[in-house]
Amino acid sequence: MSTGPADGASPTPPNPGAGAAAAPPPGPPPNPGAGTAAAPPPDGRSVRAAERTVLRLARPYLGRLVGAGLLAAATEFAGLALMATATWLLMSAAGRPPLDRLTVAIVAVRALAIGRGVFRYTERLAGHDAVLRMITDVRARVFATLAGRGDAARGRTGDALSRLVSDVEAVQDLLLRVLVPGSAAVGVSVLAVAGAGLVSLPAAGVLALGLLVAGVALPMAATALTRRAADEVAPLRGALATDAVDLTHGAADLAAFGATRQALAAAGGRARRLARLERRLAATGFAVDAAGVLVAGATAAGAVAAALHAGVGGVLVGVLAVGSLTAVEVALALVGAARQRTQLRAGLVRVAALLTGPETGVAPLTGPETGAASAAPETSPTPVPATPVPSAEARTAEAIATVTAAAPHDVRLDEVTVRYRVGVAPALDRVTLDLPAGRRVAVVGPSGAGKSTLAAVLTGTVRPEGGRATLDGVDLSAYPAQELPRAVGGLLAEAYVFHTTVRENLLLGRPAADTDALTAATRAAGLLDWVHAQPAGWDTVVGEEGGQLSGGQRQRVALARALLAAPGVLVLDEPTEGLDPAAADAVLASALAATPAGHSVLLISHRLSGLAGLDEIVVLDAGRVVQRGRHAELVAAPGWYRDQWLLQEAAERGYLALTRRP
Ligand SMILES: Nc1ncnc2c1ncn2[C@@H]1O[C@H](COP(=O)(O)OP(=O)(O)OP(=O)(O)O)[C@@H](O)[C@H]1O
Repeated sequence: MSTGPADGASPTPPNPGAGAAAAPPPGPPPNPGAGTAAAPPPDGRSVRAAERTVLRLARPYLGRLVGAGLLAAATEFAGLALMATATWLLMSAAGRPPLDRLTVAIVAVRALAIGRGVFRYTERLAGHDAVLRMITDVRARVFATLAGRGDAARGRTGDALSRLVSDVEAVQDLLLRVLVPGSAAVGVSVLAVAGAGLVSLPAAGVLALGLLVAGVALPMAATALTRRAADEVAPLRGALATDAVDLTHGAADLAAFGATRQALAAAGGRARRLARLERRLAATGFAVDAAGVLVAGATAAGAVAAALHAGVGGVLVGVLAVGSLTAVEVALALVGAARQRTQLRAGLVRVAALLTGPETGVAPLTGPETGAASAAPETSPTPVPATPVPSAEARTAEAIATVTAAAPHDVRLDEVTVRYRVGVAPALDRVTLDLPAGRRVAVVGPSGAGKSTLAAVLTGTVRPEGGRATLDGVDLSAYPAQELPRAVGGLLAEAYVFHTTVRENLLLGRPAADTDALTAATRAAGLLDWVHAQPAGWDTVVGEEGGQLSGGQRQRVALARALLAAPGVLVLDEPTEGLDPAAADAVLASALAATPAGHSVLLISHRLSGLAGLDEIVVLDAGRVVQRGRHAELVAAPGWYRDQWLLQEAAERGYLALTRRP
């Protein structure tokens, strides 16, 4: 079904008018991936509730975690004591005292240096052992919850995987990078002030003040300065990832609706916003780090001044200076812990929501849940009446026509030949087709016959190597790429559904459409009752590549979008693919009825049912027109059409098995 240009071998590249001065784009793009699926930033209450939920799970491992915290404190304290003792040793040694006065300090320095390494190693061992055990529990619970909800089955594997991996890692980081080092910093700060107090109370007061600034004021400032930006960064990153998928996988659809430039501009805007936020976060981080260094220096200087003022002797003043510097550095770990906590907020809330369920008051899961209807496979005729009521059809066509600026057009293919690669048989071989305003033509034929290639010629995606394709008598290749989609377009092969809301997916077809027009097009595609049944209605997010929809629902969204776009020449490439026979007939009938009078239709279909009312049916085989005429004529004449018609009729009535009996 691929109809893009052949890999570099197409003799005539598509979109020749792309560089020409283009008309202003028809309107804003639907902003695919603009973060519509992202949860609002978590508030303080929900984060604290999430932390409590997660910490409750840590209870069985409390002993190990407290042990890890004590070992972390011992590591930091050993470092502090090592610096203080080494300073005392160096300064005392300068006075050349007898060696035995230094022996204890020398041994202490060695013991502390070795002890610090041992403490650090055992702390990491104990901390990771406890946390990894706990994380195994958390993952098992999260997995059980996700499996129970059937997210993977609903095509939400990416989201499920992210919860299972990165969000659960937020729990791990909360313990290992926030709580353990944070509690160690608090413990060491208390011990440092107590130690300084033994030397000089005023110096201890200065140190306590410095530690409060480093361990409380700076972390609070860092949190306040970065929280808003950090909350915005995560959803923006997600939206950009979605942009990348939508812009690549949905490129053909964006081009078909003339929305490429706007979609690129929207994604570029998000990328620039993310870069600005990240620069701001980095600059704030550097400023807070610099403030920390200043606080450390000022605290040491203040402690020295206070000690000298209190008459403390030279060596102890040196010990106080170095000890204060080291203690403030340890307390500055709380700044890192605060930053880390800010970044973990969203992940923690998401995990807690899974662990506790909605009744806990924890913020809801990312993205609205579509109900069972969204997961249900497309099996039965949807709410479209099997026999459409004429007045409703007329109203639908009218509602679509009221927002339709596209004028009727005459399209003609004259002996058109398309060859994707030099030396291979042509995909279209001297095909002639007349599609004046208001005419409705179906193109049928076996797989690979060239049906989608014909549509691609009409939409200007593929240029013929021979013959002429004209729109109102003007060569199609003369049309600027931005203008052609308003005249010729619709539902192309393998239409892409963007990771955004139903409304925005539809507005890609016609950005200015009002709710009446959306309703009319959606009703004609047989999706209106489903939309109304969703808690979020038009704002229901359809998931990555429409993964939260069934195949049939995806097709209906794409069809509704094409009907809403209502170009003068509507191309519908397999509009009922993925629908069961009854639903396919109903949807085709209502879609054709919803096409404004005067607009022509080129319908590509494998199904031959529902074509009786069309003005002409063209049968293609191996790129050539082998039959053409109305349904009744083709059914009466021997050939591919009649054979296929009988086969499909029999199969759909369930008689296929009988016909094969000898
Ligand atoms: N981009 C492409 N590059 C090279 N060959 C292509 C390309 N697209 C289609 N073809 C070839 O052109 C021929 C016609 O393909 P096309 O997709 O138009 O057939 P189709 O009738 O729409 O088939 P189907 O019903 O299976 O979708 C096929 O032989 C196909 O392999």
